[in-house]
Amino acid sequence: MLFHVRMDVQLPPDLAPDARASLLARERDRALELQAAGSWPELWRIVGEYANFSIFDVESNDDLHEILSSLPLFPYMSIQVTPLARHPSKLGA
Ligand SMILES: O=C(O)CC1=CCC(=O)O1
Repeated sequence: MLFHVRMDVQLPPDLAPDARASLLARERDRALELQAAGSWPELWRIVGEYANFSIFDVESNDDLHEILSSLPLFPYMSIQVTPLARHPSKLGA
């Protein structure tokens, strides 16, 4: 199942620099792990925003929720999920 996900990051302004660096490093490691596993095939920065558009390829809604809530940045993100279906006019569909 494919999902389009928008993540908007809002870090606490008073987060200590060390804690911020550690949090972002853990988020990056988890993102790389999920990309390598094929669960997170697309990750794009939204120009001019601390936000991304992502595509997740997972087995179920529950799997997506588990993945998203496992992200170290999860407590600091607003997340919007849109389930995707194949479009009949897509070349090769
Ligand atoms: O920077 C972001 O948009 C949040 C994020 C997702 C994966 C990652 O490494 O950072």
